[in-house]
Amino acid sequence: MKITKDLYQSSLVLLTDFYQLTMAYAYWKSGKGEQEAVFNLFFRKHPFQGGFTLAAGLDYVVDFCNNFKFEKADLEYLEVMKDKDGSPVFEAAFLEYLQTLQFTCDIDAVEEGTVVFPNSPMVRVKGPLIQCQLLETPLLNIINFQTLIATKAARINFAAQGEPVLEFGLRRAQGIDGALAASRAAYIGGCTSTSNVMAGKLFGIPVAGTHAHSWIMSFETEMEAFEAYADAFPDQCVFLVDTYDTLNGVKNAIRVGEILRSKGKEMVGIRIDSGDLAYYSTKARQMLDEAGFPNAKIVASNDLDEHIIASLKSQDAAINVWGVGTKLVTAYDQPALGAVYKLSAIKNADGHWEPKVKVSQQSLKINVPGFHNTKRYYSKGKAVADMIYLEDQEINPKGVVIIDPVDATRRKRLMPAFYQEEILLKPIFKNGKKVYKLPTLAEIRARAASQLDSLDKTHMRLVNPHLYPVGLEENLHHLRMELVLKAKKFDNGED
Ligand SMILES: Nc1ncnc2c1ncn2[C@@H]1O[C@H](COP(=O)(O)OP(=O)(O)OP(=O)(O)O)[C@@H](O)[C@H]1O
Ligand SMILES: O=P(O)(O)OC[C@H]1O[C@H](OP(=O)(O)OP(=O)(O)O)[C@H](O)[C@@H]1O
Ligand SMILES: O=C(O)c1cccnc1
Repeated sequence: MKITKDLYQSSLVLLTDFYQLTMAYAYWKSGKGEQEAVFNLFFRKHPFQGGFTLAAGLDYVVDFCNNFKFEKADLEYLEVMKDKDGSPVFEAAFLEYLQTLQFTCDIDAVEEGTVVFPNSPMVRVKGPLIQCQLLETPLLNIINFQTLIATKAARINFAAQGEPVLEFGLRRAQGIDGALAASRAAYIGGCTSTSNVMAGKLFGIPVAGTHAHSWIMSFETEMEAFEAYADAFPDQCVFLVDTYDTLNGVKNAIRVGEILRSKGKEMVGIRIDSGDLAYYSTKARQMLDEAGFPNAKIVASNDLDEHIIASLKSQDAAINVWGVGTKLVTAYDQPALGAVYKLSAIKNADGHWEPKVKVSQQSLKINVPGFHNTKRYYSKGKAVADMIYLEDQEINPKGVVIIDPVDATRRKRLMPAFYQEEILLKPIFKNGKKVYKLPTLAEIRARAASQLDSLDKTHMRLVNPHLYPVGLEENLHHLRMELVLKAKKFDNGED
């Protein structure tokens, strides 16, 4: 079995929840399969109790849709599926329908590397009900994970204050695909390199690393190990100094650094992987400086995350490079993003679009109805607010009111004419054909950096971030309220 990104370039239509297929069958049987609908993918709460989320995964979604096809082997598998009574789950005519099924949806999505906020659509799918439904699970699978890891990486990089963060996660990632997708997302979120060589090959991410304790332990002495490493990689020496005694390890690194220098080479630095990283890095810095190695870098690793990095910064730790694995690629403190995919409009038999809401006791869970998009307003390059609006709604440049989707008493008046605006959902597929030029990973990473730069730092702080204003345009707010009240009255039997 192929385990590379190639996997995504063959059909993955069966990578879905069984109920999507049973619904598809029931839609088909009831004659609703081709009825047009609009679905939106969005999340309700930032991960990590943070104030921002960084979108990632669209490239995979495009691959998935480009290859949306039921192959012979897929149909053969579905053909032999039996229900409890031993009869086929799907009738033959449905499987014939699936065989001829062509992807015809329109997809609009926020570009990878875009900063996104709760309730705002990240992906909008318009198309026949069956196709929209079959996209739900794979889209959520892809976007939820990569967005989560890109966000975690952005937080870690924010804490590192621009110093390089090397992603070391492969060995503790959630399986093979979890590792590859995490390396990709971590790079989008600002990491400078990965230790995952296959991610380097597949995505073009710079690959970097040092060496392990086993290297040191395989020699009689630490000195011999450092010298042998220096022989093999005279230009790339980062010595791991904490196998036996960290400060003695720094002394040995300095001795080998001097030998290298006598040969016209320069050691790159040292790595510390245990103990009090503030204490040892400061001591090591002093020793390296006094020995004439002020440019030698100090790499730190050992269960780091954004909070430990921020704490080490506050202790004036003399660390220049951060190696981060487990807590980054597993999103240790929040293992899932929780984005959802909800129907927001359906085309009636008379050709009219009917907006839809799913009513919930929790106002947080009531989706935004209709065919909507988001405008981001910028002032002097800084994002000031996002407005979710109905696409056919005229926006008055002289003034709009945006209303918090969860608490309608929170409102903000905006003068659109004063700002630069960006429409966040961009056309990706029209009628099943790709209309979007996929950016390179380097371009996505650059977009992420500039988007994060456009965000006020108060929204990025790790603890109790300031809430970025996102609101429904007034008319959309009223439509949503109207639909909720109508649905509730009906439920109460008052209608
Ligand atoms: N000065 C510091 N301030 C805050 N956290 C720190 C500091 N120094 C190290 N840490 C973190 O504290 C944790 C210490 O981990 P641990 O208990 O495994 O200690 P250790 O000395 O590294 O032990 P081991 O030798 O088993 O790796 C790690 O997450 C590490 O990143
Ligand atoms: O702590 P993380 O953020 O996950 O970063 C990766 C860790 O993996 C390695 O340790 P491991 O114990 O696997 O091997 P080593 O220490 O022998 O190199 C490395 O030394 C880091 O400590
Ligand atoms: O290259 C390294 O230093 C490295 C790679 C993977 C995990 N820990 C460290």
